[in-house]
This record gives sequence, structure tokens and C-alpha cells, in this order.
Amino acid sequence: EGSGHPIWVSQIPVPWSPEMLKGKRVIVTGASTGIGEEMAYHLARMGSHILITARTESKLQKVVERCRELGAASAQYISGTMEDMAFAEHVVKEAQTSLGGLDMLILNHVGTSYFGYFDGDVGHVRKLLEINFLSYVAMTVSALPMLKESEGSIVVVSSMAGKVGFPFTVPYSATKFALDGFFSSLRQEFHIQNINVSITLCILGFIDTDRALRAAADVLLVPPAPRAECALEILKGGALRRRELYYRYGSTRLPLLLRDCAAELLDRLVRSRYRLDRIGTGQRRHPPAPPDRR
Ligand SMILES: NC(=O)C1=CN([C@@H]2O[C@H](COP(=O)(O)OP(=O)(O)OC[C@H]3O[C@@H](n4cnc5c(N)ncnc54)[C@H](OP(=O)(O)O)[C@@H]3O)[C@@H](O)[C@H]2O)C=CC1
Ligand SMILES: CC(C)CCC[C@@H](C)[C@H]1CC[C@H]2[C@@H]3C(=O)C=C4C[C@@H](O)CC[C@]4(C)[C@H]3CC[C@]12C
Repeated sequence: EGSGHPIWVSQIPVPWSPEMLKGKRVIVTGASTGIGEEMAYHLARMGSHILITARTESKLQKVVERCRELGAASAQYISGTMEDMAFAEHVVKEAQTSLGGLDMLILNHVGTSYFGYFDGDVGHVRKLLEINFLSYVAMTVSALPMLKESEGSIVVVSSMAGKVGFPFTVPYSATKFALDGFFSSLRQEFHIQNINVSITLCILGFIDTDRALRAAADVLLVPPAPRAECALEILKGGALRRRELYYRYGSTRLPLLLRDCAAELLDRLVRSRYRLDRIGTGQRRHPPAPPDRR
């Protein structure tokens, strides 16, 4: 008995239950902090086998310890950078060798970017595409044989900035839009080929992680949503094999409906949620912004 609404999964309505992830073998990337860390703790409480990754070993160690305390069936980490596709593939192989397979691949990490006017640095766009997009592709490709066998799930953490153009996140937004194209197209092929691997694209609004607050809290007139609740909603969406997950629903799904019938209006609404006079303080690494051209 779950508490959520019944949702159609393969023609059968299934309610959410934490039991769904019990004993499942799950990879979470970018799990040293933020939403990824919270997903690891939820999975631990549900009794999953957890393999987490990020660059900072000291943080991963602590997260793994906490996961064991919280009741994970098992918890381990591998540290390394997703700039390196060989590392991305290595993480997946580790699931094969130490967990004997994989039920859910949660792609969540993002490389560091800036919150400010696009600075023209093409090299940065390429690097961010490698970390935020290409490594997701590489991990998906190497995990697919295991996921086919388990009839498992791929969970892709994206953003409102992967569906709508927001200012001050140009390189980041490009990487998130790329994920939609790749995974939505791939989902269609899975259907045609009767491959029973679900793909859940998660569309998140502003979430209260340390990094996001540091970068944008000063500038945005939008209240951030809590990361632990966000993490749980992502896991529910994945377990229920939904195609897309919106969090929070009211501030993500409704603006997207508006986009499809009144794009200019949404653009204007979005711009009105920014204190443009505060851009250029704090996180920016690069020289002067062009004048505000509203
Ligand atoms: N917070 C928000 O407002 C929003 C977040 N999202 C999405 O949610 C997801 C999580 O975001 P959030 O929790 O805020 O992010 P955080 O910055 O808190 O966490 C990012 C994670 O990625 C890891 N990481 C960073 N660079 C690399 C790298 N080169 N190689 C491997 N791992 C790396 C970090 O660890 P380490 O530095 O140790 O490598 C960390 O674990 C992202 O996909 C983000 O786009 C979407 C919409 C809004
Ligand atoms: C106006 C409303 C319709 C909705 C507004 C939602 C806006 C404000 C939300 C949607 C996506 C959010 C950005 C995001 O995805 C990820 C990051 C990376 C992080 O390190 C710094 C914060 C940043 C840039 C978020 C800033 C806030 C954004 C633009």
C-alpha cells in the first residue's frame, strides 16, 4: 500500500511504495552533495544496493558511511571525473563486477559553470557538454546490457533550463536541452524495439542546494524548493517508470503549458523573476556584462 496516486505502468496502475527500490542495485552520479546526496540517503532507507560517484573522495566516504547507518543493503563509492569518458564507463563496469548487474542508473552530476551573461568561451561550452551530456551518453551505452537484463530504469536529472531559455545559464542550458533530444529519441526506439528499459527525464525548478543558493539566491525572485523532497520525487518518478517528472509541479508544468501557447509571455514572465541589477556580483569569473537590453 503506497500513499501516492495510482499511475499507469505498462497498462497497470501502480501506486508508489518504497518497497519498489528495496534490494535494487542503483548507481547515483554526483552524489557527494546536493540532490544526489539526498537520493543516496533515501535509497539507503529503502534498503537498496548503492554505488555512488563524484570527484571528491572525502565527501563520498562520508555519504557512504551514512548510507550504511541508514540501512543500505550495501553502499560503495568510486571517485573520478566525468570529463573522462573512460571513467564514466568504469563506474558502470564496477556495478557489473561488484553488484552483478544494475536496476537503476541515476544520471545527476553537473560540472561547474557560471551564473551570468554568456562570456563567449567556446571551450567551456565544449567541456560542459562533455561532463553534463556526453558522459550521460557513455554511461547509458555501457549500462544498457545490464538494464535490458533487469528491465531496469534510466533516470536523467534535467532542469526547467533544459526546456525553456532562461538568462544567465547559456552553456548549462545547452547541455540540458541536449539530454532531452537524446533521451526522448532513445525512448522512442526502445518502444519500437520492445526494450523494456524506462527513461525518466526530470524537470526541476530552483532547488535549495548549497551551490544553487550561492550562485542564484541573490538574483532570483523565486523561492527554492527543498532538496530532500526533490530527491524523493525523482526516485518515485524513476520507480514508477514515468517518462517525465516535474518538480515542483506548479512552478514547472504550468509555465511549460504557457510556453506552448504564449512563448513571448513566458519569456517576459521569466525575466521579471530576476533582479538584473544584481547580476555580475558573486559567482561570475569573467569580465563585464553587456548592458541590460530589455
Ligand atoms: N539546484 C538547482 O537549483 C537545480 C538543479 N538541477 C539539477 O539537479 C542535479 C543536481 O544538482 P545539485 O544537487 O544542485 O548540484 P551540486 O552542485 O550540489 O552537485 C553536483 C554533483 O556533481 C559532482 N560533480 C561536479 N563536477 C563533476 C565532474 N567533473 N565529474 C564528476 N562529478 C562531478 C559534484 O561532486 P564533486 O564536486 O565532488 O565532483 C556533486 O556531487 C543536476 O543535474 C542539476 O542540473 C536542476 C534544476 C535546478
Ligand atoms: C519563473 C518560473 C517560471 C520558473 C523559474 C525557475 C528558474 C528560476 C530555475 C529553473 C532552472 C534553475 C537553474 C538550474 O537548473 C541549475 C542551476 C545550477 C546551479 O548551480 C545554480 C542555479 C541554477 C542556475 C538554477 C537557477 C534557477 C533556475 C534558472
